[in-house]
Amino acid sequence: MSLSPRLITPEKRGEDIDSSLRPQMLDDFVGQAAARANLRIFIEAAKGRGEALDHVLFVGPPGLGKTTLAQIMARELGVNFRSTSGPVIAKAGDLAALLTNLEERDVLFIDEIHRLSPAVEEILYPAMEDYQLDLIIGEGPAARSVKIDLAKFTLVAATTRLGLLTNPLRDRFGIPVRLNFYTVEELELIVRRGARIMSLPMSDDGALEIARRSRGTPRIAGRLLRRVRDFASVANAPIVDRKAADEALQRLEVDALGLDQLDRRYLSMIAMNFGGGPVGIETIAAGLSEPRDAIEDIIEPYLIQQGFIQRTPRGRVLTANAWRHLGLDAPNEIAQQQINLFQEEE
Ligand SMILES: Nc1ncnc2c1ncn2[C@@H]1O[C@H](COP(=O)(O)OP(=O)(O)OP(=O)(O)O)[C@@H](O)[C@H]1O
Ligand SMILES: [Mg+2]
Repeated sequence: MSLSPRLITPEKRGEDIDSSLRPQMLDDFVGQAAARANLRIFIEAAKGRGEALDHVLFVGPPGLGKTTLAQIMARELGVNFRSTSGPVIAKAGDLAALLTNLEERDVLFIDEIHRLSPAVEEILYPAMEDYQLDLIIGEGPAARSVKIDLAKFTLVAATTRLGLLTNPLRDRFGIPVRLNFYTVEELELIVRRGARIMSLPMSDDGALEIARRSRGTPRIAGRLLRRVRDFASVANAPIVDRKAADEALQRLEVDALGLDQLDRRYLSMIAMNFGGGPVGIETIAAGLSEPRDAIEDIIEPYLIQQGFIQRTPRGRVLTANAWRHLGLDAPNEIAQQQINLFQEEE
């Protein structure tokens, strides 16, 4: 699943292998306060008992820190970190090989766990529950099943799509953790920390400007920070202040709320071609020539969180907010609905 390349896509890209900006321990990890506090307790408790931590499932849109937290957990637990991902594990045997190589209390990280094949998932159930592998060896009449004991490990899994996980799999995670978009204040701390690590002089209003336009996502904050640094160094700016940040972000076509071209194309297509909706996701995907999954995973969560669109049973609908952001007049019914809402609230 991927979108056409765009600067602020929260998806991973090669240049993001910037381990220098990645927080190493829970204390360096900004935001997600509730999740962090709970994890700290569970980690302390497991360490105190000398047991493997219960299996953890991180759920949330791309770029919010799922992989980062998984690595932090292994580090805080003082155990090995082994990492793979759903689409990479093609056969049951691949997973069996990974599992049999784990040591006591190790963390096995499976990214994109919603993309595991059903056959592989079957292997995972007894492994998670009883630390056992049930393997069928051989074929036909000679086939026999063997049980292999595994080390007591912790599965840490990540998904952007909880809805695509089967119930039996979901139920086997003792610690589900949902990650939310970051507040501007949290992103500001992340940007300041990044600037410090890059030795980039930055004013408070410069950091705030980048934070505001990071789409609630640390990965985007890091990426905008690097691009702003490029502009600043070419322009020989002594310090990145609000003006320098704003100029750079405008050149990158990131608007005042952090929406990029593709977000705006999404919104304006619904406005111009479909009168603001409702319009089905398949139609939107075809209109944008982007895969449906990617639109649901990457574009929509932020637009929903910001109150630009609503998902209804009949399709996506633009809110009055979105019309305003596009600089267009909302059709009368929408404007009227919003007025009614206000009146009901009073
Ligand atoms: N709380 C945070 N504080 C500072 N930096 C963060 C934080 N969370 C994430 N980051 C940075 O954002 C980037 C993306 O984080 P990460 O790879 O963990 O996201 P993810 O949720 O696993 O995304 P994906 O769903 O695409 O795998 C990393 O470079 C990391 O350094
Ligand atoms: Mg990840």
